[in-house]
Amino acid sequence: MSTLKVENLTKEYGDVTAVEDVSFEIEDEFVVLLGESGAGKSTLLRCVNGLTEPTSGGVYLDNEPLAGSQPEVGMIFQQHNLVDGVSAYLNALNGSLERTGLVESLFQWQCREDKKRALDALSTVGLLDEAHQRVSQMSGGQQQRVGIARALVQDPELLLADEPVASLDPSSAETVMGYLKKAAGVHEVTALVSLHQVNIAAHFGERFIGLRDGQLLFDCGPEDLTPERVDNLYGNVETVGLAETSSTEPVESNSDQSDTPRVQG
Ligand SMILES: Nc1ncnc2c1ncn2[C@@H]1O[C@H](COP(=O)(O)OP(=O)(O)OP(=O)(O)O)[C@@H](O)[C@H]1O
Repeated sequence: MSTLKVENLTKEYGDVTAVEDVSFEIEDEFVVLLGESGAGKSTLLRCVNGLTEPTSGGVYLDNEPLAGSQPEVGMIFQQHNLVDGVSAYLNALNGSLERTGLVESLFQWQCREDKKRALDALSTVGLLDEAHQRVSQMSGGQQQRVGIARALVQDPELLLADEPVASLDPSSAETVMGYLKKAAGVHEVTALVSLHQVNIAAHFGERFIGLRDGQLLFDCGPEDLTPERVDNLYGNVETVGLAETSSTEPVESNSDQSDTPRVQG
């Protein structure tokens, strides 16, 4: 597994300071980035994956500076950014584009290893039987699982996800988060996932980084994600049940797919 180090990261857009002097280091963990809309979560993730250049500070993967888009960093978006008209398999295989190049990908010249990786990744997210189904015929949750598979095919060392379940109903969101956590574990990648649903975050996160107005408000483990802390982050949101959902009981969900993984929260 790899170590992500964010050091004194600041990003300004004109007069707006979206991220202000944020530092943390994560390794071998499934970390959830929490914060209300506008707190700076997307900007932070975009600075880590090279889509946005920081105003100051740095981002390092295993002590090497991360600048620009890097194949070592896989990204999962809220909108899955899939190619609708083709199969789940071909969408997953497209993840190898970062490493093999556009021409090879367009003509499906990827090597056997990539093709096996695509099938393995679809298996990890429980979609092997649907490999040849067009993504346009899949549910939103299944499409997001294809997005996870595509990120895995890139063979990243670090997995980033920006609100990956924001557009899903609560049950599908839990299912997709289960597969995302399983994928990070099976592929042994460090993961940084932004979420706004506190209860889902509490169930799946191993560590929590709270951002408010671009500043790091807390960086804590599950035992310290108290309702007070969350209220401080969001301002008296409904946190009833927070303690219960951060238990080690697995989530069961039937709405998205029958082969939901049993994930330890
Ligand atoms: N390209 C940009 N140009 C100018 N301001 C921006 C830009 N991107 C983000 N901002 C501002 O930076 C701040 C942080 O935005 P950001 O999108 O990172 O927050 P967020 O926590 O991800 O919120 P959301 O979940 O609503 O996307 C906001 O005030 C936003 O308006």
